[in-house]
Amino acid sequence: MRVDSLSLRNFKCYAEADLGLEHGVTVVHGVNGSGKSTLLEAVFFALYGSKALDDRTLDDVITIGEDESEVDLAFTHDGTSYRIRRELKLRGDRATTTKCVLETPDDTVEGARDVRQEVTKLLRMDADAFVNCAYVRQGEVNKLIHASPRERQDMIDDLLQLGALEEYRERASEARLGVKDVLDRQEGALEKLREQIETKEDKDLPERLNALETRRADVVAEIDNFESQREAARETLEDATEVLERHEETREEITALKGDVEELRETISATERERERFLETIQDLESERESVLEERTSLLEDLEEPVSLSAGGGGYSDGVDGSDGPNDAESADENAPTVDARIDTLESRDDELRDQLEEIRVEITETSGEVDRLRTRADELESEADEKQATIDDLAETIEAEAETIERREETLSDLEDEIEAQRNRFEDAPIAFGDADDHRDELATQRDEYKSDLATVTARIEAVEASIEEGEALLEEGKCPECGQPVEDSPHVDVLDERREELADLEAERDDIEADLADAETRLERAEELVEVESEVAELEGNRENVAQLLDEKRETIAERRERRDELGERVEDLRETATDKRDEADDLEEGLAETRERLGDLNGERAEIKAELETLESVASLTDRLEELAGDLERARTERANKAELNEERRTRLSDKRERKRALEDEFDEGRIEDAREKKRNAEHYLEQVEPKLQELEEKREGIQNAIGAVEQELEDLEDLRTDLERVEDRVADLRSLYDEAETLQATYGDLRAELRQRNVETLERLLNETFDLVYQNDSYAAIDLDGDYRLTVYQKDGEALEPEQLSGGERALFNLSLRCAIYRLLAEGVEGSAPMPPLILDEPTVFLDSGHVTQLVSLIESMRDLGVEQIVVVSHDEELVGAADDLVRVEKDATSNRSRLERGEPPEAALLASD
Ligand SMILES: Nc1ncnc2c1ncn2[C@@H]1O[C@H](COP(=O)(O)OP(=O)(O)OP(=O)(O)O)[C@@H](O)[C@H]1O
Ligand SMILES: [Zn+2]
Repeated sequence: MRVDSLSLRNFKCYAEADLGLEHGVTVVHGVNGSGKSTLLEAVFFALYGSKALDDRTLDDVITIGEDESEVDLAFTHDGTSYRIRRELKLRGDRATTTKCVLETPDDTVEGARDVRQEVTKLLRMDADAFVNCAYVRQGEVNKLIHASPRERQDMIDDLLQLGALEEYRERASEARLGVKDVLDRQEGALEKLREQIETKEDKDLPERLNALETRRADVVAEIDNFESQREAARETLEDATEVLERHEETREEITALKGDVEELRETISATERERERFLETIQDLESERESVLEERTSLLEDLEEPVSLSAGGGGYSDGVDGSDGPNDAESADENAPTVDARIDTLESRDDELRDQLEEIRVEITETSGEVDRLRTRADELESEADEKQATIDDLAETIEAEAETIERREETLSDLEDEIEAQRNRFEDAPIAFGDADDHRDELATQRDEYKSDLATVTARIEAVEASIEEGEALLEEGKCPECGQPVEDSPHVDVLDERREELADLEAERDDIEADLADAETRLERAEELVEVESEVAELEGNRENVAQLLDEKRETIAERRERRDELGERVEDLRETATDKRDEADDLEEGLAETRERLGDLNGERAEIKAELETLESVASLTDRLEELAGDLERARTERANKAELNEERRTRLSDKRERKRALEDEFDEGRIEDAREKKRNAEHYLEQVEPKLQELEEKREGIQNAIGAVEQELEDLEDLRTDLERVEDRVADLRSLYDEAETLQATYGDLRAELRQRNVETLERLLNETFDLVYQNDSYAAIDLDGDYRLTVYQKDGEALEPEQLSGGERALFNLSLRCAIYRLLAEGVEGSAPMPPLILDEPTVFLDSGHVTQLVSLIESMRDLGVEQIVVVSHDEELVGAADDLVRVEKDATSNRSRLERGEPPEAALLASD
């Protein structure tokens, strides 16, 4: 097998790296800490996953600060290409494998476990075997030698596939011991069973059973005997008891008969006494009937109307002793009504009278109610008439007062007419007619205003002309023209002053005229104002007159209405008084009728009182008649009762004589001798029964004891049988177990022998190969040979025959020795234990640490010889120049100081270049 390429991403110090590997020897070199070992570890990890990490964990693999990592390894094995890819992811602070795939030309294996199993199968090595054989890790160069013989045995056995045999041998041994354990226990059980059987056989069980059965038969016979005797005693007892009981019964009956006789005699005499009392009662009842009859006869005599005692009354006419004959005196009138019929007649008459009385009473109540109503109505009518009369009187007063008011108003009206006339007369000498005063006054006022304005105009003109005259005069005095102010000489304007004086005089005249007209207009205006006032006064007066006239009309109307109303009320008063009188008359008439009605009421009450008295008498008669009937019944009953009692006594007397006879017969039959004999027999039987009972119980217990003993012996016999069956079973089992034990022992021995044999064969080859290899790498005269015994104990022999433990070799020697051993194993594997084994690349991490330069040379030759032996690929991490020089291929590892990430470089190392130039 060889690695073709390795790709890393975020694997420890590698951010990204791709490494292709060739056949032959590849040396990886670089300074400390640059990431060389990490490359080898990555190959190991790619193959075996977490098993390659020893006690580190997956998260150690992921580059610090990253959260996922990837390894991709391609390799060729037996001419076939394989590829393993693993991806890790950090989740929280734990990393897990998220992808693990092994691709083979015709299959894809997935999952860390399955991939590892597949790799182990392909390489025929698990992770442990890989580091023991193919991968010499840094510092583990002496691993095989430093291991204890036992560990070494295991390691090498595993490598040579002998481990499984040892495992099988151990399993066989375990099985053998397990079987032995069970066998021991079963043999113990067997021993115990034999002892138990022997103990039981010593007891003579069947003989004991026979003796017990004989004893049981004896006891049972005895019990039967006693039981039949007990039965006989019981019968005797029963017979005697019966005789005695019978005797007792006869005596009791005689006693009972005595009692009965006594009782009957007493009953008979008591009944005779009762009959005596009945006779007395009968006599009392007859005397009462006598007196009741007498009383009824006297009542019937008091009645005015005669009555007959009905047929039912005949009840009292019979008599047992014939002393009472029928009494016809009371029922002489055959046609008279019976008492009950008479009572009915009287009662129905009384009902009639009561109804009539009720009617009369209602009539009286109604009539006196009507009288009261009529009188009340008359009172009401009269008081209404009085009220109306008072209203009439009030109205008369009001009418009088209103008539006076009307008179006063009429006077006022004529005064107003006079005044209006006087005012209108003032227009007689006026320039205008009544009604035009307002217009006239307005006209005059306008005229006056015109005069006033004319006057103002003229006055203004006068003032202007006067001023110009004054100015002109002043100019003239200075000698200037009064008109234009030029010098006066020859001025055409000198005359103008005079013209102006003339004009002033005209204006003044005109003003005087206007002033006269204005004065006249003022006078006329004053008069016109007066007339306007008169007109308005007349209007006011006429208004007053109208109001008064209207009021007057209203008053007159009102007074007429009142008078009408007064007259109406007068008539109404008269009507009311008349009606009241009528009502009172009617009431008086009704009252007269009432007196008569009351008289009739008295008559009817009288008649009812008579009826009541007669009814009372008749009812007494009836109740006496009833009493007579009752008495007759009582008499009948008492007589019957007395007769019955006589009959009863007759019967009792018969019974009495019967009982006396029976008693005598029983007394005759009494026999004392027989009784005494029975008593004797009874005592004897009782005595026997008393004694036989405990005896029987004792025998019963004895029989039970024997029975139990028989049961126990039988049980023991059964147990013995069971034990014998058990013994047979256990004996069979022990025999089986013994043969099983022998088989396991044989198997164990076989595996041990097989392993020893195989190991011996391997050891011989291994010893030869080791000697060859060691000779090759360590041609030293002082060592003659290496001895490897069956337990892989190594002994080195010096030329002088002295034996050395490998630990006693020098450090470098030990390293070479160890590498030789590994190479020897490698060759053994290559040559094949069971056919050709795969040859993984030999991977060495810093193998030269303990070696001096001479020995490095030997290592180089060892490596070369391995290559010659057919190891396809050797990868060595080293900074040893000699090794570098021996490399077919160089990989340089460098670490970037700033990013702290490793980088790979191929080609000649500077050192090699330097060496070359040397
Ligand atoms: N998970 C990780 N992430 C980043 N860097 C890591 C991680 N694990 C280890 N390293 C670093 O990787 C570097 C390389 O270590 P490695 O053992 O491969 O060096 P080396 O070249 O073999 O050195 P030496 O010559 O001393 O044996 C170390 O400096 C280490 O700190
Ligand atoms: Zn002039």
